[in-house]
Amino acid sequence: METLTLAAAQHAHGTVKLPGSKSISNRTLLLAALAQGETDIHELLASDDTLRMLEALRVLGITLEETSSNQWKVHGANGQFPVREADLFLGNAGTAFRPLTAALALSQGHYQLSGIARMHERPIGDLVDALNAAGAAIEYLQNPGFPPLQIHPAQLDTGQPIRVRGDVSSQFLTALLMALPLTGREARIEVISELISKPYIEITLNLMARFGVKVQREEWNAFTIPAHSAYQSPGQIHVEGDASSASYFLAAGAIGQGPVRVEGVGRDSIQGDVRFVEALELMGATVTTSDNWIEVSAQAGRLKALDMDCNHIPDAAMTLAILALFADGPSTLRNIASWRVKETDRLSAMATELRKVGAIVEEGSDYLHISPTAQLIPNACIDTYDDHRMAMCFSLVALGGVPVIINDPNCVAKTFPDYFTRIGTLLHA
Ligand SMILES: O=C(O)C1=C[C@@H](OP(=O)(O)O)[C@@H](O)[C@H](O)C1
Ligand SMILES: C=C(OP(=O)(O)O)C(=O)O
Repeated sequence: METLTLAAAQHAHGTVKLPGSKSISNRTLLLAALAQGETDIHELLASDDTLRMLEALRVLGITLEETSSNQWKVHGANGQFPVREADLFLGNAGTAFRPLTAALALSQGHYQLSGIARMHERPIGDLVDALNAAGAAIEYLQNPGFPPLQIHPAQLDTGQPIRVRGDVSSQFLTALLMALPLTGREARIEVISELISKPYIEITLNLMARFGVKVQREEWNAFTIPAHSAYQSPGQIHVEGDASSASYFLAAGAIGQGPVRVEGVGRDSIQGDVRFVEALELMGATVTTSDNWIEVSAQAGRLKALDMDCNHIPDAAMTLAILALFADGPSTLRNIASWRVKETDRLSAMATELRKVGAIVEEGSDYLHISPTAQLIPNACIDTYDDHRMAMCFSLVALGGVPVIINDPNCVAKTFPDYFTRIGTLLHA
């Protein structure tokens, strides 16, 4: 197995231009493919998750051209995928798998959707139940409730509300929202349990509106797609820098005094993970924002301990678990049960690896309680569980003045292939 050793560091400062947002990139690709007209997408993320979506759309008959670096022209198919029979491999990209399941269930074709072994352990039952109850014909090829899936042609009945659970993943609601305009009829979605990861729904609604579909909503409980809705290309879309990827650099600024600036995302971002900086402020860091950058600095010395409900920032919250190592007392991250069904069981993985660097960790069913150690253990060998965020998070341990070894560092390719080169430019002895 490949490993990467990061040298001990004391300070972090510098500027990083962020890669494009994964959540915005994959939504924009799908909406552009379903729209009428051509869309030029600027600053699309180049990573495994977006490659899976690009390849799937190509197999489905969509014409996509890379017109210059990270800039793509998508020729929209006006609501109908040209190819009616296909076998799609979607890796471990939730933002490809869930929305494509819903869109293809309404596409009158025969489609098989599969992913890597871990994707076949990630739940999709709530989405399939919602679609099949409305008339879709989706079948499980292995275990009920999980990919891989076989989709058959079917007509959806939108005369009744479509009811979906929202307490396992918000991506199921996102998938229904993005797909239902394909019916051309009014459709009402009702969320029948507490919705998690709410800010991701704002990203979905915002991008649908840019493609001409305005959803009426009743808070987080019900969403109505008007009759005759259809996606129209806005011509150009600029993808913001990824706010979850920003969290590692901003955390480095807080641990290693900074200033660290990330460019490509700012105070008007549509991504919920920009609210990660609120946690940094609570921990004592200083945050400055403009419309296109965020900068963090901090005094030397320990950060303040944190006790926070992290449900609104499930991805960036992993970075808070590392910041807890540098706090002046125990920190608690709450309401993060969804971590268990992501790239790995992140609650268990995070607890195990934090203990390797000396922290005392209590792993609850939906929380982590992390007591820092006065001195981090040098040369800890960190397992990354094929989880890009585990690898990126634990690189920050080097700022405790200890070398750290990251196993299988290339797993960052899911969302940030050159992460280690970029973080390397910020870390200083
Ligand atoms: O819709 C999205 O773009 C995402 C939603 C979140 O998932 P959950 O809704 O499953 O928490 C997040 O963790 C994921 O990385 C991206
Ligand atoms: C949970 C994540 O990914 P996915 O989009 O595959 O759900 C993530 O990127 O942290």
